Amino acid sequence: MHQPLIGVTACQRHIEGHDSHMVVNKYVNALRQAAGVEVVLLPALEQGLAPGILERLDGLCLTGSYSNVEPRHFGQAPWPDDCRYDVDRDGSALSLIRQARQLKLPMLGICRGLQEMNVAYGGSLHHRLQEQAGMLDHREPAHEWKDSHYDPAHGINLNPDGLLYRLTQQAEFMVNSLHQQGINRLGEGLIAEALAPDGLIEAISDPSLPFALGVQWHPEWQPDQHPLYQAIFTAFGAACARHQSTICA
Ligand SMILES: N[C@@H](CCC(=O)NCCCC(=O)O)C(=O)O
Repeated sequence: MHQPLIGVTACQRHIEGHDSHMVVNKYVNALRQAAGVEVVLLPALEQGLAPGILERLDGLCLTGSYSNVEPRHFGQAPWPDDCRYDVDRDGSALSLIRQARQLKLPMLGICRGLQEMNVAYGGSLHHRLQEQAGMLDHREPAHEWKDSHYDPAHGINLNPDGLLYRLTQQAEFMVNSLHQQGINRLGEGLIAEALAPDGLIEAISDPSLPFALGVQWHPEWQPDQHPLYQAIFTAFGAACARHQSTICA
């Protein structure tokens, strides 16, 4: 049997004078090397992708992105500042999550991907966490050196009844942090898998599905050096392989 084939969400970017669909290499590398799956890019289309695509795949990965989910998707007015949006990414991601739920397709959301999952489940997001009373500054360090942006930034406590604790048998971890939006109202049917020291929900899952996990941090960054990050990709790859075997049975 072939490796499981999973769809990874693209973002819209203007590259070398052309509007482009793109994904950062580290997501593809971690999925292929740490999860053991093959990857196809799912274009970012505001109207969403046609039904029938996810039926041909064994999993869905929703990547991070510097752009932000438009607040209209959770019933709020546009943010007051010149926030960076990606309407095509929003359209694709939210429709893919809804389709994946119906298909019970394994789903892994990373950073923006967690936020999209929460919104697709009817939840809402904080904007500019660093301006919320009592919240940590969850943004990456201001300096330019990219690699250090993914250094461990804060601790998380795992839900002892959650998937991540079952996978790791460890209650606390340090994770990286590169975001300024975060979960406000938790979506219907999701559970909190991990909390930051300020109480922010840092990971979610839908226990009614075979595998539906969202994490606010970036496990695709050097998973071979972080047991928690590796455990996430190992479990996602295994869930995609199980899905593939049920579909091919
Ligand atoms: N824009 C949102 C989500 C942040 C996010 O996904 N960051 C990713 C950084 C680039 C990468 O590593 O892919 C927010 O600010 O909360």
